[in-house]
Amino acid sequence: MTTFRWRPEARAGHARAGWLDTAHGSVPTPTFMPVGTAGTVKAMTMDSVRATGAGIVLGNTYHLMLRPGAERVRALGGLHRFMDWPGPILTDSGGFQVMSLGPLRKLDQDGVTFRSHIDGSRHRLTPERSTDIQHALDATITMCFDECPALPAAPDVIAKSMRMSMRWAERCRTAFIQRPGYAQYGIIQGGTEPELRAESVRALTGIGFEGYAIGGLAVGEGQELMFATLDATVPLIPDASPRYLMGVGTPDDLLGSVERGVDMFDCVMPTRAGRTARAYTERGTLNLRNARHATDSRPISPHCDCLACSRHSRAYLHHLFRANEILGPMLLTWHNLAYYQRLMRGMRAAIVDGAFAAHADHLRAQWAMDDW
Ligand SMILES: CNc1nc2cc3c(=O)[nH]c(N)nc3c(CCO)c2[nH]1
Ligand SMILES: [Zn+2]
Repeated sequence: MTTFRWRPEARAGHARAGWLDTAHGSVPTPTFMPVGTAGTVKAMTMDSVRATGAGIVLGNTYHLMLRPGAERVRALGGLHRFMDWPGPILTDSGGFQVMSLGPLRKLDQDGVTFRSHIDGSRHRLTPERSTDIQHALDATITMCFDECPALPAAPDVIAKSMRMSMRWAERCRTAFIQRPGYAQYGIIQGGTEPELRAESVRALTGIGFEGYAIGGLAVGEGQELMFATLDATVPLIPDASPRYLMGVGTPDDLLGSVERGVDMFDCVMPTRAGRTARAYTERGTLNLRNARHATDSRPISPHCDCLACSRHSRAYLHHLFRANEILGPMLLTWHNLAYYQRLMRGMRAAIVDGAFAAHADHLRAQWAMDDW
């Protein structure tokens, strides 16, 4: 019987390398979670997701409750069976997606009423309903139902929103059904206000969760304010608890956040970029629609073992995107996710080898050389 926990392996300043033990297997941290919003990592098969080195994927309550419906997924054996992903799955709670996706939404102290962006039908999410839906999906890691306020916002607006999310966290914890190897994460809010962030950490650790997410960021505040908020918040999270920074980020964001003690990440950038011809590489990004790639026989990256880099040229990818061929997004999504996983593995190895500071300098120097 597995106990859900984060096990430390090595440290470099605030940065940490370890293992996340779950009911659906152990995952090395720091880890990047490909976003599988509607039960699929867009343009990927689960075998290709696994081939990139991903250990844990993210699903969304909001999308899956609207289509195909949480009860249908439960009846079909849960999300692991439905999408044939045997590894751990973290599901977001729906609050963020409602605020950013659902038109005509109405927020009150008890939850959110909204219309589906698919067919306009009316739906309601509360802390209890969100937790129940994630249980129906059989999520390995369940996220608390919260509100992620748009930034910038006045401190009193941030405070009111955070305190409502803390009341919702209490209700989520009550609704959560504990199972060996499963977890529920509290989501720290408080905008970019250090005192409000500290109040939120106190509230959540007072309730007690298996892990803690830093929410309310990557909403336009910029990297400097995001890092300053991490500096003020991460050290307050119990050392033994896994830390998850929601919605982040670029490779440079990931490096700076691992440096500050974050263990888990999710972001749509590598998959969204894969569909829009933007390739992530060790030396910055490439726009493969650009004519300069039309006759370039080199792979996207010489350091990459993905299907695009092992079998094809930049010229071929350029052609596929110019011709609007489906294979373009498939190959480039695979490459971008492989790059993100290689980046995480490289940072983890450097922490374990006691060479993290030098590795960070090397990464930053490479990214600055966008000459290929
Ligand atoms: C892209 N930036 C971003 N910031 C986020 C912030 C939050 C947040 O505060 N709460 C919840 N539940 N989810 C969030 C998500 C979705 C994660 O993919 C975010 N995504
Ligand atoms: Zn590649």
